[in-house]
Amino acid sequence: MVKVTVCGGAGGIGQPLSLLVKLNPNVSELAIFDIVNAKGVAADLSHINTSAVVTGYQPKDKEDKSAIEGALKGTDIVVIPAGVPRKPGMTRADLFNVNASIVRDLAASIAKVAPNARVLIISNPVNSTVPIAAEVFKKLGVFNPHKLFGVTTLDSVRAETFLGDLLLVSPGYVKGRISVIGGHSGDTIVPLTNVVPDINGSKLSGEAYAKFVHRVQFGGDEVVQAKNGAGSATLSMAYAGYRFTEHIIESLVGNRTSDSNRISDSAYVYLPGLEGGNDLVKLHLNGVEYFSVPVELENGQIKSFVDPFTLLNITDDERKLVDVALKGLQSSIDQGVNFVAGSKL
Ligand SMILES: NC(=O)C1=CN([C@@H]2O[C@H](COP(=O)(O)OP(=O)(O)OC[C@H]3O[C@@H](n4cnc5c(N)ncnc54)[C@H](O)[C@@H]3O)[C@@H](O)[C@H]2O)C=CC1
Ligand SMILES: O=C([O-])CC(=O)C(=O)O
Repeated sequence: MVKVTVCGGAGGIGQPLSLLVKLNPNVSELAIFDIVNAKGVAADLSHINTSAVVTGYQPKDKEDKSAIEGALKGTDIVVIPAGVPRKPGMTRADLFNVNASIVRDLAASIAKVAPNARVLIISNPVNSTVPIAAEVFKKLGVFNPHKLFGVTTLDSVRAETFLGDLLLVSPGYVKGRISVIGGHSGDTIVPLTNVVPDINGSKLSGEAYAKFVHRVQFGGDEVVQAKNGAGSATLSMAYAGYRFTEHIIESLVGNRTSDSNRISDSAYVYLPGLEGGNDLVKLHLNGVEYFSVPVELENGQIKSFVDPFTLLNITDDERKLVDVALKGLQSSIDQGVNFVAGSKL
């Protein structure tokens, strides 16, 4: 049985994500941490007749660390959808000013109270917030790259849905048969469509392929525009965030139910800390150290990753997309690293 803590658990993503976690029979405690309404959301969820005990933690003021420390105490998994979402006209990078310090401070508390927890970061810009958490953990001497994940599952979920639409097959059939690699913003997102021969991207015409790639890369904008100022994807993100959290829980408790023929979901990770990661960085990623790749899990941590360049039949078109992605990623990573270097922890 595991304890899961959701930081930002009263938000647009946090609430439905926490609902899904509450339904998981392997969860013994679900801790909701938020700066608003944490106790209300916890009380509400606690009436659901599943075994997870739900607790709510809300700080009295900015200085009060007892709430976050209570929420993190003894936790196995921390999921972080805390921070502000986009409005129309903004990029994810525009969220850096607010969300960077939120993720930094949460990471510092995790380092102190739950240094062995698996940490799943949803807060944007993911391309920078994951390096921020990693740098905090490094500075505080607790960094384990096998346990830090930028959640990019929504890109896979979108790719499955949109490719299913185009190929006239159910999205369930596409699930786990394509991969999305790279980062989590616009042209840093790289869908790979040719992983299995029976759903070959080359079946799409050039124009259909270009539209598919664009839709996966900019799917987040569709939702931001449709919500028209009321935020970004929350429900599809809660589903995607839970899908990844569930994999972690399954691998922790040792009853993986997922189809082993499927390619694992990707996560945005620090490659030099993983076996074979340095080679990937040098040979294929022009020195970029954070990249989303499919990850194999064991005991809630990364056992290995799937090298897309040798195992996933990358086409020339996809290689070009990777080159574009790498340019955008490096500056976002640098921004995160420099932010922590200039921060007092
Ligand atoms: N990784 C991904 O694929 C996706 C990431 N996101 C990102 O997730 C984040 C959250 O989005 P929403 O839930 O829609 O926003 P929201 O505004 O509805 O919820 C955010 C919650 O975080 C809380 N919060 C703010 N500061 C906090 C702190 N210091 N500690 C704990 N909680 C804090 C707020 O009180 C609020 O309840 C945004 O940054 C958004 O861009 C959104 C969709 C997809
Ligand atoms: O677009 C946004 O700002 C939220 C997000 O990351 C997504 O929906 O993929």
